[in-house]
Amino acid sequence: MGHLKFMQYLNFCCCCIPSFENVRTATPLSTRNALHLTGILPSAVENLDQQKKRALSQLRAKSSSLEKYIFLAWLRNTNIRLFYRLVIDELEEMAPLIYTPTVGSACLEYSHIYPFLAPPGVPDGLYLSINDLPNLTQIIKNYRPYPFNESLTPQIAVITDGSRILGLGDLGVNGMGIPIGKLQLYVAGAGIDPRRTLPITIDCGTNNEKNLNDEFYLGIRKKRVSDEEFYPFVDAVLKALTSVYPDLLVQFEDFSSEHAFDLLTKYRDNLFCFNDDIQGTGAVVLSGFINAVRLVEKDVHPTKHRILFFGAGSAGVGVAKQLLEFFKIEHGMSEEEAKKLVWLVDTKGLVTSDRGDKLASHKVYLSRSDNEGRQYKSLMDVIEYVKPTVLIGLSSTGGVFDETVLKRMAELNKNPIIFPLSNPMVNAECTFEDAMRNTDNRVIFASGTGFPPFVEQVTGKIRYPGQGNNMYIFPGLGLGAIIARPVKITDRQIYASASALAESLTKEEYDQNFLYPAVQRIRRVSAEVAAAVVVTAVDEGLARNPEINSMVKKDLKELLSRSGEKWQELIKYVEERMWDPNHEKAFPTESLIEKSKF
Ligand SMILES: NC(=O)C1=CN([C@@H]2O[C@H](COP(=O)(O)OP(=O)(O)OC[C@H]3O[C@@H](n4cnc5c(N)ncnc54)[C@H](OP(=O)(O)O)[C@@H]3O)[C@@H](O)[C@H]2O)C=CC1
Ligand SMILES: CC(=O)C(=O)O
Ligand SMILES: [Mg+2]
Repeated sequence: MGHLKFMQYLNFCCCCIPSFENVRTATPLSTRNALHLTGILPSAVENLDQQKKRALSQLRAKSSSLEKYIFLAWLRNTNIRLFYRLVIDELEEMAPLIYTPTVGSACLEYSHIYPFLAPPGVPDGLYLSINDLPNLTQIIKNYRPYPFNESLTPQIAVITDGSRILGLGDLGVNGMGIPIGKLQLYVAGAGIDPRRTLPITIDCGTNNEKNLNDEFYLGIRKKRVSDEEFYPFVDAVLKALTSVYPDLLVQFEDFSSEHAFDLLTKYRDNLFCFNDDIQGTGAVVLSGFINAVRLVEKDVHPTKHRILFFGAGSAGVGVAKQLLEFFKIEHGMSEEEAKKLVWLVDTKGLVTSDRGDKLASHKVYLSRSDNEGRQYKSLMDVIEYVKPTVLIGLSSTGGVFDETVLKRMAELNKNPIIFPLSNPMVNAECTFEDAMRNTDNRVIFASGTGFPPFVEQVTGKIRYPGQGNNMYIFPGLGLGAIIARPVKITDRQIYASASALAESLTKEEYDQNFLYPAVQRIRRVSAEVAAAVVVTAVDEGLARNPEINSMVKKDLKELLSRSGEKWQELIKYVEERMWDPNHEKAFPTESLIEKSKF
C-alpha cells in the first residue's frame, strides 16, 4: 500500500483532513479490496456488535473513570460509528463517563490528557481565541467535523467560555470537555447527526492561577479580558457563526452567571439560541418538581409549597423563575403570589432587598422584602425562618445539606423534597444515601449527577434516586427546535419541554414514584420533548419549516393536548429523523469509497 492510501485508511487525506469513516474490522472484504486495504487489517470481518463487545470489555478493564474517558475519546476519534453504538446501547454506563461526573475530572485535567491520540485533522472542537478576532469567519469555515461531509453543515453549537464549568469554577479552555460532552448527548439522546454538531470554546483568558501556571495549559495565558472586550468578542463570534451557518442553533453553556443572564437577554429575541444552565436546568427541575408535587399533594397543596434555593446563580435563579411559571400556568397564581413561594440563599445568607449589599442584578427580582428588617445568615437560620417543603441546592458546595439540615427537613415534612443539583458528584449538596438515612427514607430526591440506588435496611427494598440534570431537556429541546426551526426559542417552548418530560413517565415509572424517566429511554423521551416543542412553535406562529407547519396545523388542537393518534404519529415522525449509527445512511460507505478514489 502506498503512503497515501495508508494515510487515508488512518482517516487522513493528503492534506491531513479526515476524508472517510474508518470502521476497521467491520470493513467488508469488497471495500478492503477496493481500497487496497487487504493485509492492513486482520482477516476477521466483524459486525458492529462484535466490535462493541470487545470495546466494552476493553473499557471495563480500565481501572479509573478518567482512563475510561480517554479510551472513549480515542474511540470517538477513530471509529465514531462504534463509539455511538456503545454510548447509545449502554447509556446508563456511558453517561457518567462522557458526562458528569467524569467530564468534570476530564476538564480539570484537559490540558494533560489532550489530545486523546486523535489523528491530526480529527478535531475535538472549535477553539476561538480573542486573538482570532480578525479572522473568525475564516477559522469557522476551516473547521471540519469528523468524518467530513460538505453537505452536512452544523445544526447545533454548544458554546462556552469555560468560566464556570459545572461547579468547578473557571477552567478556561480546559472547559472544552463540556461542549463535547453535551453534544455527545445530543447524538446519543436525540439522534442529532454527529457531523452536524459543533463544540465551541471561546478563549478570553482565565483567572484560574493553577491553569496559568501549568506548563501544559492549552489556552492563552492571560487573565480574562474586561467586559469591554468580552461582549464585542462574543458578538463577533456569534455574527461570524451565523454568517457561515444561518440556521445554526446556539446553546450557551457554563458561562459565569455575571455574563450568562446578560448574554441571554441580549440574544434570546434575535438569535436562534437558548441558555442551558438557566433555561434547560429550569425546565428539567420544573419537570421533576411537577412530579414531586403530585407525590405529596395529599399532604401539601401545590400552592402551599415553600421553596428554598441554596444558590442564587444562573442555575438557582433560572430554576426559580421557571417554577414561578408552574404556579402561574397550572394554578392561576399572579406573579406576585408565586414569588412569595420562593426564597434564595447565597454566600451572604437569605437574599433580601434590605441586606445592605448591592445585589447582583439577577438576584433582585426574587429578593425578599417581607423579612421585617431581620437578616438570616446560615442555612439553618433560613430553614427555621422559611420552614421549607422543598430544598434545592445549586451552590456547588458539596455536603452542605448535612445531617442537621436533612433531619430538620424530615421533621418539618412528611416527605421533604430535596434536590441537591450541583455537579459534579463531589459538589452535590448531599448524597442519596445521606438523604435517605437522615429522613427515615422519606425523602423525595433528585440530584444533578446520578447516585447509586439505596437499599432500605429493614425491607431490603431498592430505592432509585432521580437525576435532575438538563440532559433530559436539551437534546429534545434542540431536536424539536432543529425540526421546527422557530424564529426563536420562547418561554412557552421551554415550558412545553418541561411538561412533556414530566408526562413522559411510563406507568411502571409512575407507579414506582419516579420523578424522571429511566435514562435508557432517553431517545423516546427526547422525541416526546421535541414533539412538544414543535407543536408549541407552530402554535406560536414561529416555526419556519413549511412541512412541519402544514402537518401540525391540521391537527393542532389534538396535538396541543399531547395525546391521541396524531400525537403518536408526530413522535414517530420525530423518531424517524434521528440519526442511528447502524443505518447505512449514517456514513454511506460506498459513496465514500467513490469519493476516496485516488
Ligand atoms: N443539575 C443540573 O442540570 C445543573 C446543575 N448546575 C449546577 O449548579 C451549580 C451552580 O451553577 P451556577 O448557578 O451557574 O453557579 P454560580 O457560581 O453562578 O452560583 C452559585 C451560587 O451558589 C452560591 N453559593 C456558593 N457557595 C455558597 C455557600 N457556601 N453558601 C451559600 N451560597 C453559596 C453563590 O453565592 P454568591 O452569589 O453570593 O456568590 C451563588 O449564588 C453548579 O454546581 C452547576 O454544576 C448547573 C446547571 C445545571
Ligand atoms: C449540568 C450542567 O449543565 C451544569 O452542571 O452546568
Ligand atoms: Mg452547564
